[in-house]
Amino acid sequence: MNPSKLRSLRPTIGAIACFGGAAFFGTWYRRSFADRSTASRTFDPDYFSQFTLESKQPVSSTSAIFTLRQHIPGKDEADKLQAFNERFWRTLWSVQIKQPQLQIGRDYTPLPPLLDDDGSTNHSNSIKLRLYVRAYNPGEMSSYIHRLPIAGKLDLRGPHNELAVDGDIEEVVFLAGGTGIAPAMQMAYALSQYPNARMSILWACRQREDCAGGEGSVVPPSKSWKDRLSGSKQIPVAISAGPKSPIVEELEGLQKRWNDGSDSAGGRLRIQYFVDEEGTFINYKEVMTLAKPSAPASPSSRGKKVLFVSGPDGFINYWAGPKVWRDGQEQQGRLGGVLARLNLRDWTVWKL
Ligand SMILES: Cc1cc2nc3c(=O)[nH]c(=O)nc-3n(C[C@H](O)[C@H](O)[C@H](O)COP(=O)(O)OP(=O)(O)OC[C@H]3O[C@@H](n4cnc5c(N)ncnc54)[C@H](O)[C@@H]3O)c2cc1C
Repeated sequence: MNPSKLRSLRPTIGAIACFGGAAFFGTWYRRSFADRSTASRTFDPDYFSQFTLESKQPVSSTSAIFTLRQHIPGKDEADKLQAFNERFWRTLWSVQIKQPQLQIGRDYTPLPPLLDDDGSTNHSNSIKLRLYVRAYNPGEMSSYIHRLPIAGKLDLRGPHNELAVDGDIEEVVFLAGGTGIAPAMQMAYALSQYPNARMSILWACRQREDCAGGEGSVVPPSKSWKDRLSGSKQIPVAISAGPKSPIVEELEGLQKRWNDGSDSAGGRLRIQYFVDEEGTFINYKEVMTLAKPSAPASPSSRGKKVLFVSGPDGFINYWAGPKVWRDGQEQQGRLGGVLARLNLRDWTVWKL
């Protein structure tokens, strides 16, 4: 199939309009990697190249981390690709996977390298990618990926949707629903290199199994919807021992990465977990507390403050209103949902 035909199935982030009055991110640089001087089609946004499924690590009954690898013949070429790949981790990015029988494409967000990993590859002649994928039933692509045997092949292309993460970002609040945690992890990884940055992740899971062992959750003593939404009677608790979700372990690894580089690191990366089946939900008061408007002209508040919303459509719609399709491309649309009713002032909202 013509690659451009498949491309139309995904939004082109380069054309997304910034809203809320502030074009705060200097650059979308979809083409910033164009200086790559390799003939290889690995990491070419326009062409698919083949990766092999190396391992599948279950996270919950419906989700798993898939490790993909592509061997690169020739050390020089592999080194070039590796350097190229390292630049991605200063951005938010995704790849598109093709389902060969149905000729459909879907986007997935690579997880950042693990703390003890040596970047995104641990062989000098290969590139490694890890994806956190939930299987939907019916779900054409996600069930195809989950059915793939070890050593099976996947065609993917990218990077897509790059968003530069630079030192101008002072504070991030990230509302993540389900697998929407993957871009939050990319952001945490990229932002950790800036000593003045702070980030709070609020991760909403449908079931505890996805975020088993995650501390800093809340339990509601009251079953009333009013209390749940206002959060007025929720009490922070530490979730007791038991096997930890691999994603929780990776989030804790990211916290360590932040802590290593800074004196005051204790609270620079905060993570809270919310679980539908336990009746705990992210509430607007929590968000307002984290996304406090700063005093006007305060010298300490010159950096960008960004509130990201990432997850299934329903989650994004509830918090920030729907993204819109215009001229064949997905765009941010106006700010709606709960966040439109809060006085966020100098915060910019970004839907992923
Ligand atoms: C930029 C970007 C990055 C993404 N990154 C990831 C990622 O890292 N991991 C990941 O698992 N997914 C990710 N997604 C979602 C992914 O692209 C697919 O949409 C998802 O895997 C479902 O595709 P499918 O073909 O299996 O389902 P489809 O065949 O398209 O849909 C089947 C059914 O599942 C429902 N469904 C589809 N997606 C969802 C959802 N998210 N929540 C609830 N119901 C749903 C549909 O409404 C439909 O009823 C990302 C999407 C985008 C746009």
